[in-house]
Amino acid sequence: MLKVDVGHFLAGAEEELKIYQEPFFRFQERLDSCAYPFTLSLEEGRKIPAMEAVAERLRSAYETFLVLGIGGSSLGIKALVQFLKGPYYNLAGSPRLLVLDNISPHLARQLTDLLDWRRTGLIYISKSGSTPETAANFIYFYQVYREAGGRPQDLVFICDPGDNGMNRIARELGAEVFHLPPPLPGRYSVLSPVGLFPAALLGISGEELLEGARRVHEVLTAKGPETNPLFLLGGGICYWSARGKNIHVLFNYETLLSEFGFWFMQLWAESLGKKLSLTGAEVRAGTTPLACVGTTDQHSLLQLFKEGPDDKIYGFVTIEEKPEVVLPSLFTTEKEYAYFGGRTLGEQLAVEQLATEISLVREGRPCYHVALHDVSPASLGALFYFFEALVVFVAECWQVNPFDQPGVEEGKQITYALMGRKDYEARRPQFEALVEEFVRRRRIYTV
Ligand SMILES: O=P(O)(O)OC[C@H]1O[C@](O)(CO)[C@@H](O)[C@@H]1O
Repeated sequence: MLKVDVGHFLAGAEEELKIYQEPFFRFQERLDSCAYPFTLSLEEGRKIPAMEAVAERLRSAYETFLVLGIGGSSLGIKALVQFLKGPYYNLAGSPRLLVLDNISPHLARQLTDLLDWRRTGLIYISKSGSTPETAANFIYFYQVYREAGGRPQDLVFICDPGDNGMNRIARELGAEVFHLPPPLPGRYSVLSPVGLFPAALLGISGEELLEGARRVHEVLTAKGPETNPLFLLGGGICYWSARGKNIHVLFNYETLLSEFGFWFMQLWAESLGKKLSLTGAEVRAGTTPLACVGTTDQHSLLQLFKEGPDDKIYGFVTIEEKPEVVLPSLFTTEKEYAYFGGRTLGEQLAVEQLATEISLVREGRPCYHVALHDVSPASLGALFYFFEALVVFVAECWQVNPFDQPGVEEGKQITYALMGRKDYEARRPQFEALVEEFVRRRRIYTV
């Protein structure tokens, strides 16, 4: 399903990985007993028939669906749709699926004007049910939807089953609701209704997505460290991070994977970037993820990768099976064009990826390579699950909690207070003073 090459990543460091065996055995035991929350995804298949029934009903009523979510409630969906349907799907695909994952007055206005709201459905996704960006987008677009005659019972809400405003509103409106398992953190939720419902809308098999994940799960729990790709890659990542490689570049060699790169960045950053260890010691753990796309970013970032600071590791993600797109023999008297005749775009992509990897390896840069077999739900499910497991194993090695995100809380609280949320009223003066002080210390020069 996935082939993981670590030959040029470990480059003789295998012996040094022994110190990661103990966390690996701990990880494997927990994985095997499904003690980690991300393994809950493997059970989400039982919700698929209900999701498919709702998807079928809504498909006949709406030509476009607007998904509102952010972070873990949008990135996986974008990765999934782009990988399996392509970035141009909405030009001719039916139904169309749009994702709005930011506060943007410009886009809100444009979408209001552009879409035929009598034929646009709304999908509201938020694990916590309280994220302010998505809540604001929902109330704005709900009003637009309602004014165009949209039926409340056609709205789809996807959230935690707990006691939150989203569930209460869903009940009040009679909307369709799908729940995530409570312990499943948002950034690990793509293989739950968060990703599986939009997949169902587009006719993508949720079962196949999960099948890919299950196969990876089986291999990761069965293989010993000497041949386990997760141990070798995760251990290698820890080895290099201890030697100052603080940036984790993921070079996806296919535009179909560019959104996957953004999904990976959130997963890596929020899960591993931690001030405190599990015992409360200050560790400032983490490496900075940077997703890029080959060949595009060979013409943007590669210069830095090859000749700039030696502070990075490089992961290449490729797809083995490609459609055969043969280049015709044209302009054969021109040397810059003649050599293309009869070659394929797939060949060129593979050669350029190889050339880039070799050139980095020759510079002494640690490179690993993950090859997917094909563009299929099973391959994508495998890829999602493999990277989720990788992050959790690295967290075991670093002894940090990969399932929380305390660092984003302060900004949220300031936002709630300044936007006038009732239960933050008491803290408002404190935050207003903070803002005042911040503004006072600004030094602005006009050009
Ligand atoms: O799905 P929710 O609860 O709206 O959260 C969106 C995102 O906000 C965060 O909680 C903080 O950035 C992420 O972990 C999460 O994916």
